Amino acid sequence: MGLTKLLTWLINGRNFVPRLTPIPRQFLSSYPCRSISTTKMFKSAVMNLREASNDQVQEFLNSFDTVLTDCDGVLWIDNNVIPGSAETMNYFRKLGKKIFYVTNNSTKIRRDFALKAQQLGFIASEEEILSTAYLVAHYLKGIGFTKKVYLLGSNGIGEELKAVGIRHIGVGPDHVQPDFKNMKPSDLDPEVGAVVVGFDEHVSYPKFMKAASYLASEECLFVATNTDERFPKAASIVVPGTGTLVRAVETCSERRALVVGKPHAYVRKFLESCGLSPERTLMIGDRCNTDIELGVRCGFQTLLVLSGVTSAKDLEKIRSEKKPPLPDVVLPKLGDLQSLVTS
Ligand SMILES: O=C(O)COP(=O)(O)O
Ligand SMILES: [Mg+2]
Repeated sequence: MGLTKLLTWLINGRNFVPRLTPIPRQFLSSYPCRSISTTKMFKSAVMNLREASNDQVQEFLNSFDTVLTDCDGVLWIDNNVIPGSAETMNYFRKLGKKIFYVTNNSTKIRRDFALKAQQLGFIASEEEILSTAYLVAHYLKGIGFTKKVYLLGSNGIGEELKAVGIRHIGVGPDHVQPDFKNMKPSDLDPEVGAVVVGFDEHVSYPKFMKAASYLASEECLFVATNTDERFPKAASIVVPGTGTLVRAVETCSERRALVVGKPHAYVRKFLESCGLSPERTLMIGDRCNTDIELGVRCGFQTLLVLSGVTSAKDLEKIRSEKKPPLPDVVLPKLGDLQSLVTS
C-alpha cells in the first residue's frame, strides 16, 4: 500500500477515498493550503508547557489525535537520541495517538529512517515515515516523468527514485580536475530531463556546472528536497544544510526550484490529501521557518522544542519581527513532557 493510502486508511478508516491525482506544477507555486488569519500567523502568545498547570497539560494532551513530528533536532541529533524523546513518542502511541515522522532529511530511504528510529528506542514503521527523498520520487512519478534525473544528492533519493522506476545519475564524488572549466556538451547526458538537489556531501564545482548546464534547457525540471539553512548541532560548529546547495544551484542556473519539503506547498498538499483533521493534529518541530510554518499553514497545533535549530533567543527575535510564525506551545526538549505528565 502506498504511503498516502496508508496514512489515509489509518486516519480515516477503509471507506475514505483519497485524492491521488498528481498536483499540477503551476498550482504548486502559489498553493496556499488554507488561508491563515493574521492573528494566527503572527500571534505573540506562546504557552510554555513547563509553566502550565496539570489541567492545562492534560487539556493539551487531549487536544490532538495525530502527531506529526520532525526528526533532526526533535528526536535525535546525528545518531544520538535527544534524552526522553523516544519515551515521549512511545507515550503518545500508548495514549492511542497516530504518529508520523515528517523529515526534510533526504539522505535515507524510509526503511532506513524507521530502522534508525527503532535503534534509538522509538516504535516506528516504514509506513509512518514521510521524507523528502520519498516526496521527490512521489512528485516525479505523479507527473509521469520518464526521463533521467541528474541528482545532486545522496543515495537516499536515488533509491526512492529507483523504487518508482526513475533512472538517475550523479551520486557520489565528482572531483575538480585541472581543466574542469573545459566541460563540453558531450559531457552531459542527453537523457536527463530533471535536476534534483538534496543533501550531497560530495558537492563540488563540476556538479554545480552540470546542474546549471542541464537547467539551461527550459524543459529540464528543477526539484529540490528542502531549504533548511543548517543542520542542528549540539556544539558551536555550523553544518550547512541542503538550502545552501539549493540556493547555489538556483543562483548559477538563474532558476527557482520546486521545493517539496516543509513548509512548501507539495508536502502541505500531500498531507492535506491524507485527510488529516487539522484541528486534531499536532506538529512538533525544532525550526520555526520549516516545521512550525508548515503546521500553522496547515491549521495544525504546533509545539516547538528548543533542542535543535531554533533557540530561545531566536524565538524572541521571531516574536519581535513577527516572522516566521510562532508556535502554540514551547518546551526545552520533547522529553520534558514526561516529567509533566508523571508529576
Ligand atoms: O536534515 C534536515 O535538513 C532537516 O531534517 P528534519 O526535517 O528532520 O529536521
Ligand atoms: Mg528538525
